[in-house]
Amino acid sequence: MAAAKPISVEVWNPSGKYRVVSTKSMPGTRWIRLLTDNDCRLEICTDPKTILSVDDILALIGNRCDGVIGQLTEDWGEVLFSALKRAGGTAFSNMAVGYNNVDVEAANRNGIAVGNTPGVLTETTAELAASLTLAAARRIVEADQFMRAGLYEGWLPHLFVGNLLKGQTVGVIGAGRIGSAYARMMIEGFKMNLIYYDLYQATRLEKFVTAYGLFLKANGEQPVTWKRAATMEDVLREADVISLHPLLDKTTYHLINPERLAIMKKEAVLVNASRGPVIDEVALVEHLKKNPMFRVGLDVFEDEPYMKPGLAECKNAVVVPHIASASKWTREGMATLTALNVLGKIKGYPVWGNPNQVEPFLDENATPPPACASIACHLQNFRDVVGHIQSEYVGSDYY
Ligand SMILES: NC(=O)C1=CN([C@@H]2O[C@H](COP(=O)(O)OP(=O)(O)OC[C@H]3O[C@@H](n4cnc5c(N)ncnc54)[C@H](O)[C@@H]3O)[C@@H](O)[C@H]2O)C=CC1
Ligand SMILES: O=C(O)C(=O)CO
Repeated sequence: MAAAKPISVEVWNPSGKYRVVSTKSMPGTRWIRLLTDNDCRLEICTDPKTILSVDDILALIGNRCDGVIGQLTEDWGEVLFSALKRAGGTAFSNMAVGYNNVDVEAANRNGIAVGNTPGVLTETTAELAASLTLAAARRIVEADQFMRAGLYEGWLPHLFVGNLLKGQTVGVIGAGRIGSAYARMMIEGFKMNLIYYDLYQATRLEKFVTAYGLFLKANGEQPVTWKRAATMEDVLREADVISLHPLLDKTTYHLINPERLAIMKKEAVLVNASRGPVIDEVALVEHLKKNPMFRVGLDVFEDEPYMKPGLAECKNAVVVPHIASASKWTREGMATLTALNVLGKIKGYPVWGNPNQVEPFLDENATPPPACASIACHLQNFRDVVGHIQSEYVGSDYY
């Protein structure tokens, strides 16, 4: 095999015993300090390419590498995991909670633990989903463009009329950490009723809505209500706003398809801050064109970084470039968790007991616990990755 082309890196602590590679520079400096203070030589790729190819990453892994911090845009499969194994590596961490870009079986075959970053991005991502909901419902982007184009001539009764959220029904598909946080924001913030669909019962979320409903009633206001739907179709039929928060796997690929779009309300708002392929984007573009009152807010796209033809021209779509987890605190925390996942595995630390409670790892003023913060897949502790890794925490009672 031809030697892989060299790729530029920035080196920290050159004499460190363990070689850790990060395929990207990440926000903050704590993650760098945690690695270098623990005898790691850290190499951060400085190649300006946005998405590294498998060959680029092979060059970074080289002949000796203990662990890699990678990105959700990279294709982590047999080629990379076997190369990492040959280089003496045991640890990989995705800088993301979702790891549909990772072939966990290949990682497992090669004895590589796979880490991810749950919890630290829950509220940040839910807040962006809420922002997209408001932007779509109240036509913020269209109105902004109208202003900037100098078209505003004065207040008019029909100008940019949108949807009121109060008293309407919010539908959540995938009521896990982020879905539940989003639901609470919409219920508490806008007094919406909830209908949700998940494989598991979101008991805590249900209790929250019940208690909030009682509070409203006691104060002479209309109480909010909740319903766990038996089918996804029930959510699509009943909800005025629908936000998608499942992981991407075979069961959620093209979960929103032409048949399901057809049963949604003509004036519904659909939000996706999960993964692009959860929606059949070609079908969505058709639906948006035929139904101008139907609006979407999208953070993710089927063929990122591209949009399907026609989407950019749809005025009833608000589109942002996969920024749902992009708050400073969250991105720095994600960097910390990925570094601690890799470091923990290199040091032989046990897996942290609860990947939904990662706060002890994020305290800047304390030494992190001697544990791998969140290991999604591990040879000796292969949790049910396909059927959902955090199966000990089912019931979606994260939030
Ligand atoms: N746009 C962005 O920047 C971000 C996107 N994400 C995406 O959001 C996803 C969810 O993250 P978390 O809430 O932390 O994960 P989570 O694991 O807490 O929640 C996922 C939920 O989806 C449910 N689910 C799985 N299959 C389903 C199905 N077929 N139908 C209905 N529900 C199903 C699960 O039971 C679980 O409750 C991630 O996997 C990731 O892909 C996460 C963070 C940021
Ligand atoms: O964490 C994830 O899954 C993302 O999409 C980026 O935050």
